[in-house]
Parts: sequence; structure tokens; C-alpha cells
Amino acid sequence: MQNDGKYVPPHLRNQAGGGPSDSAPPPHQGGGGYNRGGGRGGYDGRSRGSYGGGGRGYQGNVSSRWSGVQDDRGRGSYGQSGPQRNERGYHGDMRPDKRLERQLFERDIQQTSGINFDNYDNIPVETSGTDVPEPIEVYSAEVIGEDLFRNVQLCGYTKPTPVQKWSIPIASANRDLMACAQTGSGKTAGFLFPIIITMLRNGGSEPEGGPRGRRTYPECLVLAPTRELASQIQDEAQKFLYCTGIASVVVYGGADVRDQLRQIERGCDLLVATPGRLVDLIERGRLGMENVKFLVLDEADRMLDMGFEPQIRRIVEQEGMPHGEERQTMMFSATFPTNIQRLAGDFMRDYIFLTVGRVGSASENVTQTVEYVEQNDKLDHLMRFLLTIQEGLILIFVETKRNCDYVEDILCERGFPACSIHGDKSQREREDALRAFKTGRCPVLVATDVAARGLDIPNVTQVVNYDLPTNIDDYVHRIGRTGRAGNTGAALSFVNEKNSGVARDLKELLEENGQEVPAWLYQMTSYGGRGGGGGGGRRGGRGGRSFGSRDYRQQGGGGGGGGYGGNRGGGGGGNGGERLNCRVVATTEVVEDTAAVATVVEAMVVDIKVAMVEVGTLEMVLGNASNNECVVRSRCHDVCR
Ligand SMILES: Nc1ncnc2c1ncn2[C@@H]1O[C@H](COP(=O)(O)OP(=O)(O)OP(=O)(O)O)[C@@H](O)[C@H]1O
Repeated sequence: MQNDGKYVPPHLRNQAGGGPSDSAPPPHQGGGGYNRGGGRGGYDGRSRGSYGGGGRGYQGNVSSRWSGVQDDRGRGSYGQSGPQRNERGYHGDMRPDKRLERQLFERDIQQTSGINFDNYDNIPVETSGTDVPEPIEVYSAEVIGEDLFRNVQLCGYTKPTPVQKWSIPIASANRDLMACAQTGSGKTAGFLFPIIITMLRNGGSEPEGGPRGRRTYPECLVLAPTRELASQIQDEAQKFLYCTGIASVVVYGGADVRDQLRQIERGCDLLVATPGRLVDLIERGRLGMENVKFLVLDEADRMLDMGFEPQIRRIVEQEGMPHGEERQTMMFSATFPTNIQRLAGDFMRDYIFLTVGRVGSASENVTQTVEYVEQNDKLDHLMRFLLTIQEGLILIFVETKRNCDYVEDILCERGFPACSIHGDKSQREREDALRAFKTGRCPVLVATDVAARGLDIPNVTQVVNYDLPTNIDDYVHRIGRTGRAGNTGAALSFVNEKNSGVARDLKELLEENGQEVPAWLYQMTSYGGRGGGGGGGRRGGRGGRSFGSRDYRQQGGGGGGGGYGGNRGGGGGGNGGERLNCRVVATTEVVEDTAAVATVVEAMVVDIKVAMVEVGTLEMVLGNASNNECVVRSRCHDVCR
């Protein structure tokens, strides 16, 4: 896949020269930020051996050898106890920089709001929780502060989206928040804006007891499930933080850790991270959680669902992160199954639950079509379909990494300029493929679910579910890669008998969005097969379309969210104790961690309102896994009678 370190799509791999040149910078330069001032991309003498208690510091000591390097004084430099703070108490740059400004806010690489942007205002908003603050209606210097307002204008935002209207006053009032809003409706700004407003209002400060060793102490931590999403949040944060003096850094796995350490050492007020790499840096003694005043879990349901719970619990509960009033916690997603709400509730205090539209509903800006296609016909069908798409970027989702490579190869062989992204690719390959896609050099991207969440790529006009996902929430996120910021988009899904597990939820979702439901899909969902007429789909378990039941605390079984996870007993209220003889319906990998699966299955059983499954039952099921009678994947998709 690599050629001199550059990504070459398969259809160009055997050609002389190895494919198109690729001179654009990587989407993210090692976690660096504009607010890093000098030293971007080059050797930064100041960050070597000068940090911490050593006290030497290279402040003001730039010799002629480094005269070409931009000075960094506007954002503080290294001294006795690490990077200096600026007048606001943070570590970022406050000086305007026209070149950087152009780079950050360049319109032609940004998502511009589309014709349906104003329709967001028609989506019903519901809040639950005590003393909910009133929403804001406009962006102005009075409402969000001068600095942020300037940056909002530079972004071209003329008014807040519904999730922003509510999240800004709620979070600015120091309230915890669990927010659920459609894909592409501006949740990132929804959590970053109130944090920036509050950070600028309060000013930065040292952790209680002062800094220790070589640790850096961010005041805000944003956790995200994938590298690409973390990197994208950082890009957004950099725009919103321009000239505010707040420094943001991103860290994620697969990228050079030394580079990330250098970035952190130069000062980090707002940290965006994937859980694994963050734990690594905490273990190395380079990051401390003691000063975290704002914690955000973006795509919270995905992170917990993906098995990041142990890392997240460690980060939040065992690394000195402040509790209670000392910390504000927010969680955002377009989907929030009840079981995950329950789990997430453990990290929050007296939180407000905000829903824009129904929890888990798809964006109304996406036209959804489903076609019955037999497994063996998919490739031909796909290629015929691609020929009908004349413009825009096309994102194709497949279920497995192997299939991802395979579909990419075949498409390229047949002359479609395609690239691919999945979890087995190197970070470099992932970045290169995304860049080739974004720039339109490869307008077809084949992806696994690694690209399903959060990615905001302008001009994606078509999503294809070559393989349908096994649960409807993943479907909602996947098709949400198009139809963003009020733009319209289209999603086509290939469906056959293999997808009977999700067919019923799909049918309901199509109906809810006023999309055409073909007769064969009605038929498919009318037999008693699993996930079909048998009931027990996750969707029904979340309370269907009933508005009031979205916040699990209102479903009678919540009990305030205490004691899930480490304490399984807390989970089962309201189910009447009916015993479930369950079978875990599963997919690819055999899972070794039976306890973790038990947690997920138990939560799902609670979710579909039947009963608590006993761990013993589950172990028995898992015991059969080795006989291939039942293969379990770490994300259990369905539990049925
Ligand atoms: N107030 C606004 N006005 C115009 N555009 C906006 C506004 N808020 C956000 N956007 C743009 O809308 C796009 C989608 O925003 P964002 O990625 O935050 O959506 P999201 O709700 O987090 O989606 P997902 O659920 O897929 O993660 C981005 O390009 C963002 O810049």
C-alpha cells in the first residue's frame, strides 16, 4: 500500500511514478495547533530538557542559528515550572496571524450550511432534569463573548443550531449535560462553545497543590472514540480558540508519541484524546487529570459500546480527576440507547437530558433508499449504481476489514478511483486515504465503521451501505456522513436475508422519516424470525417514538443512575424479574473477556425490558463459543428469546 510513504490507490499502484503526487500537508500535523506559535513543523529547541523543575529554560535565548524560527513569546515560554501562562492564565497565542487565519477559516474546504439549515428550528426539542436554563436565540458578543463571537463569524455561522441554543446556556451554567441531536447538526460546537465561554470567563489556573514532575494538566478533556474524530474535533477547536490564548492539543494512538509529548509540554489547556493513548500518557507521568474542570465524552455511546469503559472509568475515577461540583461533564451523540445512558449516568451529577428530535432518529436531510440485493450480486450492483452518480463524494460502508480491501481493489481494477479506510491500516494510510477522499482525488471511499461516527467531510453526497450494519444506531451514524449542516444527501442500502436482525428497526426508521418502504421489507419483518416479528429489537426497547421515555431516568427503572458496571445490581429496575433464557446473537470475533460481555448483554437485556440475564447463563453460552455454536463479538448486537 505504501510507496515512498505515500498512499497509492490500487488502480495506480503498478504505474510508473506510483500515482499522483501528494503535496498537501497531512490533515493533522502531529497534534500541533496553530496556537503553538513558533516551532510548528520544525525542531523546537525549547521543548527539550527545559521543562519541569530543571529550571534552566531557553527563554529569550534564541541564537542566530534559529533566527528563522518564529518567536513564541506571545504564548509564554518555558521557565522554572513548565510553559508560562499568558495574561488569561492559559498557554495559547493571543496574537492575530493573518496567514493562519486564512488557513483555519478557508471556506472552500469547509462545510457550508445548506438549504435545509433553517429547518433545524422545526425539530422538537425536549429537556428533562431540574431548573433547565432558557435557550439562547442568537450569536452575539453579549451572548457568547467577543473572542468567540469573532471566531464564530469567521466560521460563517450566522445563528446557533437547536442543540447549540440549548447546550450553551445549560453548560455555561455549570450543569452536566447529556445531549442527543441528529447527525451533522452542530454538536461539536455545542460542547466546545460553552467550555470556551466558561474558560475565558474564569481564566486558567494551576491544579490544587501545584504541578508535579513533568506533568501537564489540561483543564478540559474531550474523549472521542476514533483517531479521525479526535483529529477533527481538534481542527474545530483550533478555529473556535483562535486568538483566545487557550491552547488545544490532540493525542491519539498510531501517531508518533514523541511529537505528541512535545506538543503537550508546550502547554495544553484543552486536550482532545482517544482513551487508549491518553491512558498511555498518564502512565508515562506526562499528563495529570487533577485540573480537569470540563469532561466531554463525544459519541459517548460508541465509546462505551466499543469496550472503552475500563479505560474511561480509570481516567475519570482513578487518576485524580475532580468530582462533583469541581468538574462539569457532558456527553453528546446522535444515539443514546438506554443501557448506555445508564452507564453514562455514573459519570454525571444531576444532569440535564437534552434531545433534539427523537433519540436515535436519522437526519431528515438524508433521502434513504433500500434495495434487495443478494450477497453475490452486490459488487455488480454497486458498480452499476456508481456509474449513475455524476458528482459528489461517495462513502461505501462494508462490515469487515477484509471486505473493505476487497471492494476497494475490485473498484480500482474496474477503473473507479477508490481508496479505503479501516482499523488495520497504518495511521499514515488512514490519513492519506481520508485526504485523497476529501480533496476529491479519490471520490469513492470504502470504509468500515471506523468512519461511521462524527466525520464531517464536505460534499459527501452519497452513502452506500454495501453491507448493512447489525444495529440501527450504526446505520443512523453511517448515513449521517451526508446531509450535514442543512445540506441534503442520499443513502442507499443493500439488504437481504442476512440482515433480518436489523430489518424491523430499519423499516421503522424509514417509516418515521417518511421514506419509501418496499413491500419486500414489510414481508421480511412480518415473519417471526429473529429481530423481525419476534420483537425485542433495540429500538422498541428504547421506548419507540414516545417522547417522554427518552431519558432513561423517566422510565421508572433508572433509580438515578447509580451503581452500574462495577455493581451490576444497580441495573435492573422496572423489569419485573422475568427470567430470560437468552441466546447471544453474534458476529465475528470470539470474545475472551466474558465479564465485559456479560455487562453488555445484561445492559441490553435491561434495555429490551425483559429481565436480567445471569452471568452463569451467559458463560454457558460463551462456553459453546469454542464449538462455534455461538460466536460472540465484543459488541453484542441482539439478544433474543
Ligand atoms: N451554527 C452553525 N451554523 C452553520 N454551520 C454550523 C453551525 N454549527 C455547526 N456547523 C457546521 O455543521 C457541520 C456539522 O457539525 P458537527 O460535525 O459538529 O455535527 P455533529 O452534530 O457533531 O454530527 P455527528 O453526529 O455526525 O458527529 C460542521 O461542518 C460545522 O462546522
